[in-house]
Amino acid sequence: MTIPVVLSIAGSDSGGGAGIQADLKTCQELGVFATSAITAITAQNTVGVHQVKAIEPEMVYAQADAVLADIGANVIKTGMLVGEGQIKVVSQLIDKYTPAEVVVDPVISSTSGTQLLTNEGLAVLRKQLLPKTTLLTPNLPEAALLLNQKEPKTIAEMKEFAIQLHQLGPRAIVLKGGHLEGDAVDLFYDGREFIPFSAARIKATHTHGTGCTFAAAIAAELAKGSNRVNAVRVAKAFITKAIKYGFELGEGKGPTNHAAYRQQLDKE
Ligand SMILES: Nc1ncnc2c1ncn2[C@@H]1O[C@H](COP(=O)(O)OP(=O)(O)O)[C@@H](O)[C@H]1O
Ligand SMILES: Cc1ncc(COP(=O)(O)O)c(N)n1
Repeated sequence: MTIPVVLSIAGSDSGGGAGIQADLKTCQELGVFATSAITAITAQNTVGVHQVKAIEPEMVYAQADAVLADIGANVIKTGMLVGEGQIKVVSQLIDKYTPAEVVVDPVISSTSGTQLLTNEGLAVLRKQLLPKTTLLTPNLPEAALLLNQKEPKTIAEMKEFAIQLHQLGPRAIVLKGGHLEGDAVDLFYDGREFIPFSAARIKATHTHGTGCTFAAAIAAELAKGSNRVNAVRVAKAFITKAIKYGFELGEGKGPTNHAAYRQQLDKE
């Protein structure tokens, strides 16, 4: 039996809702096999990040090289990358294995406010990784940091941001509007057309890992052969259900429900 494969290069979230843990669950839910290269071990829970231990760039390379040489991957997806060295090895791995799609979720800080990528890392990400990215999935604060500008407040400003992000090299962008007021509108742009993906805003506290889960769902759909627009469409439905049926776990922002989309909970 064959199965599409996503390699996730990301950090471990001991809380189980974001990072590698979110990626593995999301891929499993969507019928895709996921392998992983861990970039950092974080001690975190629903309230915050207690400690971060970065993995040496050589070890990140070794994990990815081992699975890519043997198992291969239809898609490489990156999440938390800690610094320059890690970004450089990811860039080398992309050159060596030339995956069809490279989904980059530029994790710069956690929802709880801890900065997860160094400033030097941000510069190398912009220069080395974005030109090799086929789909970039920043939230509004991340996009603002990448462009060194103030966060957009309207859809018109989001369009302007998407154009500027596209000029940094990625083939396509999904600018996530989860942090705006009103409906949760994400804007897709590939240099040709803007496609908004909108969902009614859910009054939810349990949003830990939404960004990771959304990007992983896009990666999984791309691995199955969907085009970028359809992959984003499915991912939007997946994350909306995951947020709607999020778990009341912990004292802070609980994890989303990765099984809600498959279980079709709305139809009960
Ligand atoms: N309260 C909400 N209701 C519905 N969708 C949401 C909500 N919050 C975030 N989303 C969606 O979840 C996905 C992740 O977005 P966002 O929260 O902006 O990312 P991040 O976790 O990287 O900050 C996007 O599709 C966004 O529109
Ligand atoms: C290891 C790791 N990676 C990424 C995030 C971002 O999570 P979110 O999707 O909530 O912004 C996180 N909190 N921890």
